[in-house]
Order: sequence, then structure tokens, then C-alpha cells
Amino acid sequence: MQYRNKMATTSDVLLRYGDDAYNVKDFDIAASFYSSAATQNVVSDYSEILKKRSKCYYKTGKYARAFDDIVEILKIWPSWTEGYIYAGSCLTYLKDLKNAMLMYTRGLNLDHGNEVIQKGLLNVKAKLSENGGTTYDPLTLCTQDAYPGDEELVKMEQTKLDKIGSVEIPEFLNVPDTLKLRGLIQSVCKHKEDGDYNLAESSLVAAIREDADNYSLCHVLAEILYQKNNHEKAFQYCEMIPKHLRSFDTWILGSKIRHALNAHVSAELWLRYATKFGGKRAEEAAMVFQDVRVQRLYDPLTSGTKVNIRFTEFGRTMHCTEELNKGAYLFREEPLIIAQTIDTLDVQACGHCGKSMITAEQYFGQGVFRQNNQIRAAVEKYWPKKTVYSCEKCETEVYCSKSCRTGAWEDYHQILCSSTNKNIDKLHHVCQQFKKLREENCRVWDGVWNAAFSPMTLAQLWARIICDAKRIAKARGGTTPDRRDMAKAKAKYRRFIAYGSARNARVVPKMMAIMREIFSDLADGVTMEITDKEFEGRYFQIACNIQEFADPEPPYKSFVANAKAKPQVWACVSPHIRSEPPEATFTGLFMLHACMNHSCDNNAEVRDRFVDGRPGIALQTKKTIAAGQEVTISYIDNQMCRQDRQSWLYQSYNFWCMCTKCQFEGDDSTSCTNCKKQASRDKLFPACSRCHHAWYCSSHCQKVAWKKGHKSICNK
Ligand SMILES: C[S@@+](CC[C@H](N)C(=O)[O-])C[C@H]1O[C@@H](n2cnc3c(N)ncnc32)[C@H](O)[C@@H]1O
Repeated sequence: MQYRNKMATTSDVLLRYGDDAYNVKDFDIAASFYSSAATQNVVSDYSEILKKRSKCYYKTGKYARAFDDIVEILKIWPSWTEGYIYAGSCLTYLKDLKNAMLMYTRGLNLDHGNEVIQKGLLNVKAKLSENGGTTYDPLTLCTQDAYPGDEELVKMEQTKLDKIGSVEIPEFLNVPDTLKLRGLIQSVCKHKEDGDYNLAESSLVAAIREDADNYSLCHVLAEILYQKNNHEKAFQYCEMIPKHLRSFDTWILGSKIRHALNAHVSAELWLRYATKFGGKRAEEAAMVFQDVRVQRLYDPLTSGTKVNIRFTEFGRTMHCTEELNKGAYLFREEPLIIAQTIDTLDVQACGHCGKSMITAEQYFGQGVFRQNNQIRAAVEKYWPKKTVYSCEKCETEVYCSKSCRTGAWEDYHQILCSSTNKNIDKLHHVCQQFKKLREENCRVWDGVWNAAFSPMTLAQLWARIICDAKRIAKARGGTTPDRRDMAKAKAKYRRFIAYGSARNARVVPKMMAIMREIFSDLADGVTMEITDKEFEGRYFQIACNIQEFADPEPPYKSFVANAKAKPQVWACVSPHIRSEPPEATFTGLFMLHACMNHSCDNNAEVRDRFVDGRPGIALQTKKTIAAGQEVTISYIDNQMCRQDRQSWLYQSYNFWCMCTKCQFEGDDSTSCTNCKKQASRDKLFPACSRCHHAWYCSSHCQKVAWKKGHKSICNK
């Protein structure tokens, strides 16, 4: 980076440049010249420039910036009705609906009959009621905190970036030739308009040589080079802009360039600046930050699959990378942690991998098994022989192999084994007691437990973190994990969103106490403090992301297949075959699966499948999914009516579903599903004759709704 003579270009010239660019609809360049003009105090009509610039921002979708300018103008000129319309519209785009309403209302106070304002207001009100007051805000749930090890990564990335170097600009002593500069800028605008980026690039290079202090030009050139995928050159021009002169857009552009150059952590660094200095646009920067982070964390996980993960207004979302037909598989995945569901604890299964080890006695029931010799003979011959490996110390947990037993010990059981942790028995006892309560249809055990998932899942999670931290400490030659080791061990779980409204630490204080006891007294000087916050956070992580799954090939399946092949055997076995056999079901946390949002009209389904020889899950399409389309699953039973679906989702996951099915199905015949008109008590609205899940006040409303979306969800 060279230091050059500063030579300001006068404001009226900058204004003219801006107008030239505006006239050829190059609003980005126009805005950058208006910005330069606005910073020069000699300009007589400041609000006129802001007006021009806000229009450029508005036209290029930079609504927060446009809004900021409009507010400035309104301070000078509060009776500018059009300003309130623009402001309302910007805020609507920015989803700040309450303030949008305020702006429109102020405009309406000035001009009561203004139809544009009235329309804007109606639109905002409709959007507000659509949102149903949801509080889900993925940006506040996903922080910008660095990951352990990011510091070292940034240094490595910077060394690589330094090698790209900077642009050599000769020292200028002469005053820029404004006429020549204007000509060059006009040709930049023209070439950009014609889509000829090569010519635009060479004119910009010449313009920068003429007026190297014009960092707007460096920004525009870097942007063009970035679009042309010439990331290294783009980086060089972006680097020319000194830190204190970088605009919000430059921080964003710089981060994109770094991201393209595989300097993902540096990109995050630039985006932190963009968020910090973004003012009203901070949210925009925060979205880009999360998207960059999501790509850095998830692209390695999705390589070789047919999906990718991106960040949208609904947080992490999964998308198809190619068009897929119904029945296609998207990916398979193994769980990060698993725990057997409380209801199925009687069915023997491997505690480490989840393989079913159901015995013939458990399957047929003790009575049948003991009294029926033929069954016992068939079992002897055809039931797969499984050796059960118990934990050698506690004999409580069982495994399907020696390697699972060793794996379990290394991964978590050394913390949760009653031989080393006396308090774990309390948790086992609670699980058994709660199982009994659930058999009596009790879903909540006051103060002890209230969730559908087993509390053992929580214990597993903490135990795995401790075991990982111990491994990390050992690898660096330490004996006891320190804070950094713990942070590293916890890092992978940061991918799981934690969202909910109940204060579970207060709702189930007895479980909190049990967990505190289990994790307070660990050997080797290791501690895990289960604070209220830690408990709440982990509880919600599990509640929001858990998935039930089971061994796809439990022993009875091969028994049935073998027995069926022998008619004589089958004749005696078949009367005892169970239509709903007892299953050992597990709940698990899966990294990719946890990125899938819910839709009541989901396009994919979770299947039980083996992954590397162990029970896991596979995602299968339910209908054709286009490339780029979001992949959704259902968190609930979609056969329920709209009202039930909505309340289940709100109670369990804290959001109001806004999927197509929820939008284009109604609740009952008392209101029109399309226009929301209320029916009179003696004349309710007729239902859609096909699906009976939508009600309309007129055939006009029915036709409108059909076209708008009912068509896609109307099933016989
Ligand atoms: C398994 S996560 C799905 C991925 C999530 N978007 C993320 O960023 O991690 C489940 C959480 O995502 C949110 N979510 C899922 N589907 C949604 C939807 N249709 N509308 C709003 N929020 C949704 C809820 O907060 C839910 O608890």
C-alpha cells in the first residue's frame, strides 16, 4: 500500500458524476458519488443529495441505508409525505413492522386520503397478523463468538493473504484531470450497463491511476473483480482502502472476497466489523456472518451428499444441491450422542451404538416363550445369536461387542459408571420410575422430569464433553483439562440451536440437583459445573434437535425371514408374530439433521438406516425437490388438524408454523380461510369439497386461494 497525495474532487463535480451514473441506472456508483458529495460541507442542498442517495439505496435493496437517509431528511423537512411512504416501505422490507406502521401512520396524519399510505398500512397489518407474534430470531440465538482455535487459523490465513500482496500505484503529484476522470467514469457506467465487465474494469483501473484517492472507485473495481471470480485482484483493490475509510459495503465485500479465498475466519472478522459499525444494517451483516460461518462449519460435512446448509431468516436451513425425484436419498448420518428412550428400557440394546439385542423371550413374552416348545425350538435354530457384553465394572450397561464396550468407556461411560460415580444410580432409578409413570399415561413428573427425551441424554452430553476434554488435555501433554480444553470439547455442540421459553431449571429442580451431584464429584480433578444456564441451554439443545431412531434390522426381522422360508416352522410361529413388536428406540443428536426446519407439508422424511454398520438415519425425499429448494421434515404428526399442529409446534418448539399447509388450510367453518371474514352463526362457510380443510365465504375467495397456494396442499 502506497501513500499518495490527497486531492479532493469538488462536490459539484462529484454530484454530476453521481447524476450521470443515476441516469444510466448504475445506482451503486451513483450512491458512492453522492456519498462523497455529501461529506463535503460546501454543498448547498444537503437534503437534496440525501434524497438522491436514498433513492439509489432503495433501488438497490439497501433499505436500512435508504431509511437512515430518509430519517435525516425528515429531520430537516418533517412535512415530506413521500418520505414517510419510503420509510414505511423500507421498514417493511426490513421486517421492522411495528415501526413501519408508525411511519405510515405519521404520513397518514399529513395526508388522510393518501391511497399509497393506506395500502402500505394494510400490508403491514396483514404481515403482523401472519407472523402471529413469533419471537424466533435465529440471529440472537447464533452468536458471533470465535471458536476455539480461531486465533491460530486467522494467523495462518493472514500469512496466505499477505502473499497475494497489494496493487502498485505510482505516486501522484499532479491534480486529477477531472474531465478525463469524468469521461472514464462515464465509460465505466456504460460498460457496466452493457454487461461488459472487462471494459468496465480497464476504465476503472485507468480512473484509479488518475485519482488514486477515490476509494469508491477501488471499491467498485474490487466488486467487479469479485463478480468476475478474480478474487486475488479483488482482494488487492479492497486492501487499498484504509481501515478507517472502509464503508459498511466494503467490510461486506472484503469478507466475501476472503471467504472466496478460503480465508473463512478472516471473513468472519471483517463481518464482525460490519456488524459493529453497521447501524441499521447490522442485521444484514449479522446474516452474512452466520452464512459464512455455516459454510465454514458445514461444507466439509455435506461434501459428497446432495445437500448444503445455508443461513436464512429461519436460521440454518438445508437445501438440495441438485433436483431429486421422490424416493431419492439425500444423506446418511450417524448420531453424535444417543440414549435409549425411557419407554423402551425393557428391551435390551447396545448402549453405545443402539443395535437391538432384543431376546426371543422379550419378543414373544415370557408366557409364550416358556410354554411353547416349538417356538423355543425355532428360536434356537433361527434367532440370531448375540453375545451380550456387560460393562465389567457396573454390569448395568450392555453392549453388542467388545469394541462398543471399549468405545463407550472412552466416550462417556467412565463418567457415568456406578463403579466410579455413585450418584448415577439415582438417575437410573428416576428413569425406571418415570417409565412406570408414563405407562400410566403421566407425561410430567412434578419437579423431577417433564420431557419426552430421557434425562440420560443430558448426562451423556456432559459426560462426552468431559471425556473429549480429557483426551484433548492428554494430547497436549496435560493431566487435567483446562478451560481451553473444555471449550474445544464443547465446540461441536455449539451447532445445535437452543430455543425455548420455559425455565426448566425451575420446573425440574430435582433433576437439576441429581445432575449437579453426578457431575460435581468426578475423579482426576475434573469438574463440570451445572449452572442453571448450562442446564437450560443443554435441555433446549436436546429438545429442539433430538431425533428418534432405531436399529433397522432388529434380530426378530431375520428370525421372521428365516422362519417364513420354512413352511412348517412358519405355521407354528406365525400366530405369535407381533404386529407391533417391542422396539429398543433411541434418541440422538445428529449434526446435519439438526439443520432441517419443520414443514407440515414436508418434502423429506427420516428413515432408520445403518451407517457404517451402526444404526443411524437416512434422509429420503417424499416428493420431487428442485435444486436449491429447502429440504424440510416434519417434527410432528402432520395428520393432525391445523390448530393442533400449530399448538403442538408452539408448545414443543416455540414457533408458529407458517408453511404452505398452515397458510392455506383453515381452522373451521367460522371464518373464510382466504379473506378471514367471520361467518354469521346461522350461516357457516362451506368447506373445500376435496380436502375439507379450508372454508371460503365465496367462490371468488376459493379461486383466489386455490391460485395463491391451496392447490399445492389440497389432498383428497
Ligand atoms: C432442529 S432446529 C432446525 C434448524 C434451525 N433452523 C437452526 O438454525 O438450527 C429446530 C429449531 O428450528 C426452528 N424452526 C424449525 N422449523 C421452523 C419453522 N418452520 N418456522 C420457524 N422456526 C422453525 C425452531 O426454533 C426449532 O426449535
